[in-house]
Amino acid sequence: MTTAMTETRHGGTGGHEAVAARARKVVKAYGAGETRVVALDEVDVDIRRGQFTAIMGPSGSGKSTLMHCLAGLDTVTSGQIHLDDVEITGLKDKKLTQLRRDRIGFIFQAFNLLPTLNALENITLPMDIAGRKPDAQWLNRVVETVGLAGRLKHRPTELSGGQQQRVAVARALAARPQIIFGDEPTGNLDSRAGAEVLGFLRRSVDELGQTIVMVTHDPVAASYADRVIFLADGRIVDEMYGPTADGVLDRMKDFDARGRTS
Ligand SMILES: Nc1ncnc2c1ncn2[C@@H]1O[C@H](COP(=O)(O)OP(=O)(O)OP(=O)(O)O)[C@@H](O)[C@H]1O
Repeated sequence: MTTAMTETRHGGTGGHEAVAARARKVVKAYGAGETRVVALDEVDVDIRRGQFTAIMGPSGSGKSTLMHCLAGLDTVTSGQIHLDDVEITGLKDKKLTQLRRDRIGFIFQAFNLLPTLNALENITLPMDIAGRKPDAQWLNRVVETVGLAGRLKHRPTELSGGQQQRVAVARALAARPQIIFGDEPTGNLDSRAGAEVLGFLRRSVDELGQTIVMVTHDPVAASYADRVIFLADGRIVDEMYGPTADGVLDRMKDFDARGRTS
């Protein structure tokens, strides 16, 4: 089966069409006067459709702020953010909420599942709330992709941490969002469960054509991505395609060493 997402992914040859999210000269400052902190300092970035992008950098470098601004969870001080063809900077709250609901999936460190609902009910909850009917064929595919077929009637307490996060991944994928943002999605998992979840995120990019942006501290997690963006002091200072865990670790060590000598 060819999905709309995979068509776009393979059909795009660059330019506007292939970009799922775009930031231009984005500045985010908190506070004022002496206590002003510039969390993002004129950031330009294009997030390619059908790619898995990891955002890395030292603590306080602006990773979460960048993700929150790209996802319309936080406002920018100046600059523009586009999601697909829509400029979200300047959208009113109601429109922004609607756009987030319709176009964006989120996976957080805490799985945020409702304990009284079973796995399937948790997966379809956002669509139920939005009054949208899940596409049964797509839902089956998502459930298969994240390896939850035998667990759909289980409540979260009857699932391991890794399985719970797979439910959260399926919940994000089920509505076929244009882009999924993950903030340390494997931060609460042991390395084996983390590897499983990262493997499913990778598969959802390769097999379902999903676009994913993930903030992480972990070079192993970043190695599942197609591209790693490195932030330092609110600026993008480097990027790496086809990353390996060792390559990412070396790059992080470089930044640490430079940070200490500057
Ligand atoms: N609500 C806020 N009010 C004031 N300053 C903030 C706020 N949120 C973030 N900051 C500051 O902005 C900078 C970037 O923070 P951010 O959380 O984006 O960094 P990060 O790279 O995600 O860090 P970590 O890896 O520790 O989560 C930091 O200096 C932080 O202290």
